[in-house]
Amino acid sequence: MDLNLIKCHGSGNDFLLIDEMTNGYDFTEEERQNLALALCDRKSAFGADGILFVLSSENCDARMRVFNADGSEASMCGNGLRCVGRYVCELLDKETIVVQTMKADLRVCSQESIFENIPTYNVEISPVLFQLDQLPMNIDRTTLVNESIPEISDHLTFSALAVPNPHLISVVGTEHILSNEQKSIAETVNGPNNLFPDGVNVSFVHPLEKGSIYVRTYERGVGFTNACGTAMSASSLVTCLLQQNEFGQEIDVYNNGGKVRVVVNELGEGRYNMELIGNATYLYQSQLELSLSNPEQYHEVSRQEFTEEAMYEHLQNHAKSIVESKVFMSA
Ligand SMILES: N[C@@H](CCC[C@H](N)C(=O)O)C(=O)O
Repeated sequence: MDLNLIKCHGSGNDFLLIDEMTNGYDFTEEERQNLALALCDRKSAFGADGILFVLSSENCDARMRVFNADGSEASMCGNGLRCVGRYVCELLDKETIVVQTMKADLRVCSQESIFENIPTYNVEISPVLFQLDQLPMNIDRTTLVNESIPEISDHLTFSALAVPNPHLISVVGTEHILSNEQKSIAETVNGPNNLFPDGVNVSFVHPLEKGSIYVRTYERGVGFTNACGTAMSASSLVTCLLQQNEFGQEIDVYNNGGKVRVVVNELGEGRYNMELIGNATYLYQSQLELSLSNPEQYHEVSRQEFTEEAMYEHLQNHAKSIVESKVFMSA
């Protein structure tokens, strides 16, 4: 078959976007999983953190399904939703759309550029669930906010929440960002273990100043990525709960691929949602020939590069200088 895809990224969290809706594809679950394993492999000509499948939806403008590089399916992807949001907004010639995801229908709207002419989208991150059985996390309590977990660290504290994909977050000093601790904790809770039977995304967060944080995430099903949108949203919420940032105010979230903004909204009665605002950048579009029974043997027929990455590099350089001076050099 012929397969069309777009390589895109949100904060350097990179994806292959495959539109099943317009191209008339109708993959089986196994085919989606095998496409993720074959095409996300960094040793292949593509390589990505995941595949974003765009499907039609009965009640929304489109439906997004997200497959991690290891072939597992995730319930949500914040950076990916900005890319899918841009794709569907441009396809339907709309400024605001609603995208069906595994557990919620989420609003996406085009927004004023975050930095010098960069296509920018604001996506809703919701629902936010603190009940540990929603991650799931097996521990003898119902919620966990800034508490220790002696099984994985004798000195760090953690918060656990689902947005609705699962996140384990620790607010740390710069010395922890550069140590091997995050990798070792993330590998423990993403290997065979009793605490997180389905694995969990693990983020270390370092507050820079009021209204500004740095987040590094080891993603379930992928490993360290440049950025994780749901993790940056969940981390922003945790810093508001810890009174390091303010609800309702924009928080600059720096990451290894650039920067986004997050607004954490208090909805009352302990309920929250977040607005994740950042780039949706296209790198190239490609056409391949492959057999779905053997997708790793693909042949790339054509590739057209977009030119917008050059503009994104300005934001990336700005973010890099902040991260290097405030995180890496002060460690
Ligand atoms: N990169 C994503 C999250 C992708 C899914 C995650 N690895 C999971 O398994 O939950 C984001 O931007 O949110």
